[in-house]
Amino acid sequence: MAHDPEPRDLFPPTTPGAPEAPTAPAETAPVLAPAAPPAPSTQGPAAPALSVRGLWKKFGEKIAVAGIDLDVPAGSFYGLVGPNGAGKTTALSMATGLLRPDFGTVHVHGLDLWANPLEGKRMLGILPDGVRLFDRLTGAQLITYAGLLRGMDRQTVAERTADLLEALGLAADANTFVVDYSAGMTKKIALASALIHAPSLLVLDEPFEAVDPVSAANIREILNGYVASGGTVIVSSHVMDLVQRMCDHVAVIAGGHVLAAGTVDEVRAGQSLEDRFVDLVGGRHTTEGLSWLRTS
Ligand SMILES: Nc1ncnc2c1ncn2[C@@H]1O[C@H](COP(=O)(O)OP(=O)(O)OP(=O)(O)O)[C@@H](O)[C@H]1O
Repeated sequence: MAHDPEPRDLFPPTTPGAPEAPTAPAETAPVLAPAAPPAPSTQGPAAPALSVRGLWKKFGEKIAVAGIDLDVPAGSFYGLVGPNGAGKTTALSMATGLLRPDFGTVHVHGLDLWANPLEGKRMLGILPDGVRLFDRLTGAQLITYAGLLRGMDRQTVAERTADLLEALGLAADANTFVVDYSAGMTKKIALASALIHAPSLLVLDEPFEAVDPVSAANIREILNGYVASGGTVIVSSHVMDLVQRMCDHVAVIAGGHVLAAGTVDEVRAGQSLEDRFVDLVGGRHTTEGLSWLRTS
């Protein structure tokens, strides 16, 4: 597939009045600019990109999410952090229409997602955790499939597929079956499939897991450009340093509850986010019980 000699915006805004995407410098990855969200009558100019109230989920006796309230401002880069088993994936799955909550509401740009799942999901790009893909397709076919599934025309899908493969460093493996991709390549092709329709809200569950540092920097640049042009990103991660540098807002979740939420500076309160996280969550253990593991 032919590429433009100069990088260009992956998804230039199509709606009048939508913010202009910044022009990418020559060597940088193309910028992703979201389409403006539709404007349901309930939506105000300041409606959060995502608003959840009283989210609950129980699996048998296990309470995975115990009444989470969260507002993600439109145009923010929002980090979700918490220890293993905190309820992040469960909360994000409910917030994106993948898992029905036992209780609670989810609004995407003012629209009740569970009452209007099709309309709501049009605004969402999702990278789920432990994503299962149609891995007997090639990388290019998988992204194309995601675009066509979203009702996009073939020409646009072809252009964006080429742009995404290039931006994510997968162009050379465009015709390799996804089943033969490494873990990091699989993560990137799943991310490309989440981006193809230029959603207004991106929800990414651990997008940097298994991704090499150069690819991670490229992805961060794409996401920064996307946010700068009006999109909203929610990203879950275990890497506190990354969240502190990359995000402007953060929520700390543990035991199915939100322990702290706000701007990164508010939440970290003068400490590093990592130290604040350990203070909030606790759970540091000594390793005395593992004396048998020591070799000398
Ligand atoms: N389908 C399920 N059936 C039973 N229990 C589940 C299910 N999904 C999640 N859980 C439980 O719910 C709790 C929250 O899990 P969840 O995957 O949401 O945590 P997480 O914060 O994403 O964890 P991690 O950081 O390790 O990915 C855990 O105790 C988990 O065992």
